[in-house]
Amino acid sequence: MSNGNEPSLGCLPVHQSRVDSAPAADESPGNALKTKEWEIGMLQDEVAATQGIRIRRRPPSGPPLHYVGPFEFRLQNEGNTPRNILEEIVWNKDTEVAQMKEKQPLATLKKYLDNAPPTRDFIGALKSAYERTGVPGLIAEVKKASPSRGVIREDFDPVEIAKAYEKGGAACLSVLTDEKYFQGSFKNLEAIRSAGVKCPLLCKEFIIEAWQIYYARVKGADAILLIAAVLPDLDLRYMTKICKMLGLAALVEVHDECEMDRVLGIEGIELVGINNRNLETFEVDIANTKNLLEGERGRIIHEKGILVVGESGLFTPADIAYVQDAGVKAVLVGESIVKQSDPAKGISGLFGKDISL
Ligand SMILES: O=P(O)(O)OC[C@@H](O)[C@@H](O)c1c[nH]c2ccccc12
Repeated sequence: MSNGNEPSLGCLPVHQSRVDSAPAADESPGNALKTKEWEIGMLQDEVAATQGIRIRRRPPSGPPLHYVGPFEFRLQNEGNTPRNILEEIVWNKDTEVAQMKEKQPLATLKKYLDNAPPTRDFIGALKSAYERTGVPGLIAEVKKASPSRGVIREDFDPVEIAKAYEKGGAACLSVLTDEKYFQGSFKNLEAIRSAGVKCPLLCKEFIIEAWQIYYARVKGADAILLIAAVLPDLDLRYMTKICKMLGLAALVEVHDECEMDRVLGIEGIELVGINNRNLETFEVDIANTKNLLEGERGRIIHEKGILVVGESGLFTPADIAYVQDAGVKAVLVGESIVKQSDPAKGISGLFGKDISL
C-alpha cells in the first residue's frame, strides 16, 4: 500500500498523468460538486471492499480531469476497464441515473407520489400462491434479452406476455427496466401496470441510488431489487427503510455465503433471493440455492421468517422440486417461460401441472 508520498508499483499520481493532457482546472460550482461526488464514490468503494464487495461503484482511474487531490493515483494497467459485466452495468447506470436525476429531481418525483396508485402486497401474493398451490409462488419475468443469452424473445410484446403470465398462474411479475443490457424499459413497467394486470410488479433494475427507488414507485412498481454484490450494508439498511416508507417490498439478492451472511445480519429484511447465476461470470448452478440454505443459515432464515426466492436457471419440474426441497417458497423465472409461444403453457410445463386453478 502506498502512503501517499510514494506511488506504489504500476501507479502514477493522478496529477502527474494530468499535467500533459488536462485542460485548466474548472472551478465552477457544478464541477466542484462532480469532484465531491467522485470522492464520495471512492470512499464508498473502500467501505464496500471491507465487506467483501468486489464490484466498484465507479471507474477507479477516472476522477474528473480538473481534480487536483494530491494523494490520488491513477492505476496504469487497469485504467477505466470494468472487470466484469456487473461492474460495467453499474458504471453505466451511474451515468444514466445522473442524467435522469437532472431531468426529474427527487422533489419532482415526491410530488408525483401524492397521486400514485397504492402498492400491492408482493410478499403476501407469493405466500398465498404457495399456500394455494403447494409449489413455490412464481415471479414470472418479462425479459426480452440479457447479456448472457442475447435476445431471448424476438416478437416481444410486454403487455401480452404479462397477461399470459397472469392467466397461467403467476403470483407476481418481474419487469426488466434496464435498456442497455436487457432491452427493458420503464415504459414496459408503466404499460403493464396501466393495462390492469393485477399481479404485483417487481422493478428489475440495478439500483445504486435511493432516487431510483422513488422513480420505480412512481412508474408503478410494487417491489424493487437490491443486489448485495453491489450495495454495502449501509445502503441495504437505508434502502430497505425507504422501501418500507414507500410501501414497496425489497427483494434482496445474494449469490454467495458472504453476501447471505451480510444480509442475515441486517434487521428488517423479509425477502431474500438466491441467484443461481453468478452475475460476474454468468455461470449458472441451481445447487447454489441448496448450498446457501443449508445448516445454520437455513435455521436463521427460518427463525427470522424470511421468504426465500430461488432465482435463475430453472427449466423443469425437477428443478422446481429441487429448490423447493432446499427450502424456497418462491421462484423467479425468465428464460424458460418467456421463450414459449404461449407463456401461460410455459408455466404449466415448468411446474408439471396447471397452477392457475
Ligand atoms: O432467465 P432466468 O435464468 O430464468 O433468470 C431470471 C432472473 O433470475 C434473472 O433475470 C436475474 C436474477 N437476478 C438478476 C439481476 C439483474 C438482472 C437479471 C437478473
